[in-house]
Amino acid sequence: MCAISQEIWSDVLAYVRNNISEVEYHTWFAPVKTLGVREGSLVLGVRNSFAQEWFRKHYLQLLEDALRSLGAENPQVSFEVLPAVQEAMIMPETSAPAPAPKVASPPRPARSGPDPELSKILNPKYTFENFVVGPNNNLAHAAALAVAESPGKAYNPLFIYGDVGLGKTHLMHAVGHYLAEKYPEKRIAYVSTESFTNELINSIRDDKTTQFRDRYRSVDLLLVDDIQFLARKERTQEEFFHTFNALYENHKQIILSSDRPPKDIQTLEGRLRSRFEWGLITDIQSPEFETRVAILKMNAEQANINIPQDVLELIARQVTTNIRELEGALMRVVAFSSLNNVPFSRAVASKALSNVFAPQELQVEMPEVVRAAAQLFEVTTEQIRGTGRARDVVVPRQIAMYLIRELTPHSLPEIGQYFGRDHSTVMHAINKVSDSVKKDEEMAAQVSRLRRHLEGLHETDGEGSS
Ligand SMILES: Nc1ncnc2c1ncn2[C@@H]1O[C@H](COP(=O)(O)OP(=O)(O)OP(=O)(O)O)[C@@H](O)[C@H]1O
Repeated sequence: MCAISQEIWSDVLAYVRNNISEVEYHTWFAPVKTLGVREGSLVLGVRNSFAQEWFRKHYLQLLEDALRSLGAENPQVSFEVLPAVQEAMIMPETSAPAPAPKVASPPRPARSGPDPELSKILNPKYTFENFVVGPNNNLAHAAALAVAESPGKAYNPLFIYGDVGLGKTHLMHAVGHYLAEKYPEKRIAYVSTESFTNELINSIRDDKTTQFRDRYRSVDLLLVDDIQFLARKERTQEEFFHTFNALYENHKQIILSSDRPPKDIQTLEGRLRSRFEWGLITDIQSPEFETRVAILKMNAEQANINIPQDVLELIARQVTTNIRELEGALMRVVAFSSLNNVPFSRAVASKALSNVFAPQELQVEMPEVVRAAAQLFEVTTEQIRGTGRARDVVVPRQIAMYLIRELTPHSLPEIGQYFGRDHSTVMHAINKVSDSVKKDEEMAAQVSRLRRHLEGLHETDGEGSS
């Protein structure tokens, strides 16, 4: 089963589930298997001809609505009866209670506890190999790696904070996977603060606080997500304080994530706050354009989907601040192209995203970029757009082309036309700058300064949709 069909099917199932009863869902939809998208039609495998008829009569409209919500303009669904053997094989897997995880919103593991099964609750996708390192997250990544290599010794606790959907959970799980692989005997617990609180409440109710304490105080690595939710929960704070101390004193590693630094978590007891500050506090910022493109590229490659670079760039320009949404946008484009049976292109991507994301509001124009580059490099705009080949005008010209490509929707031929050159010259300039910013710090700083300046000019418009 190809990854795209699986993704589409997951989204369709989520839609269906929201629109029918749980009983209906489990009776009819849980055993269905997606057989792929053929010529724009989603093909579903059902158990027998009775089910086939039932689906046609009762659920066709719902399924078409689901596909429409994913961008299909002329949604089509067909049903095929699965061969009996195949059915027997797929039943156990497809009758699982929840639909497959969505890229746009990966599920949190529901439970945790330091038993040998713990490593299984870590999302298998959240590894160091799958984490794209950029200027926005390199410190957090380096710290996580250091902790993974020397748990309990490098930084304890490691406190990672940042806005939603920027990879905090991913990094935590990556440490868990690394450790689980290197030291299979180590005990690892991942828990959200909400689950920790609920488990504590239940343990008090059931008179099982000793077991609760044993569970959390006997692990080698404790990963706690969304620790900001400890605010105003005095009893949980008290319990967590003791858990923390027990682990810390035994040199066990603790990693905490939060949407803000400890000093900004209101009503957090001073003694806990100070403990959170004992180790290393590191943040993750929103990814820059190039990091966003790299993340999209990795996701597309992993799903075995070949998407042109300029389409990835368009998506990266559209979603700027949340990687979960960035991944959701990519899947939307993939679903749209597959369901409408059209190849990937910038136009298709724009269309696929137009219902969900406001059009890119950062309306930088080509002359603005040229003006800004001219000002920074102390040359004239005419020189930048002219034919001179001296280095002091060639570099600003190439940087201007590069930033126009990044910040505006113009195509290579359009940019070429503006500079009186053909698109391959523009492509060469862009590749050159792209290479240079990786090797030459001064160049990287100049490009980044110009970008910030241009984005700043439009800040009141908002920087995109997310
Ligand atoms: N640097 C990265 N490289 C590749 N994928 C990333 C990166 N950062 C985040 N992601 C992906 O983005 C999605 C959201 O990440 P994650 O759930 O870790 O965010 P979070 O910061 O924990 O968000 P929240 O605050 O909502 O819990 C995941 O699918 C994750 O794999």
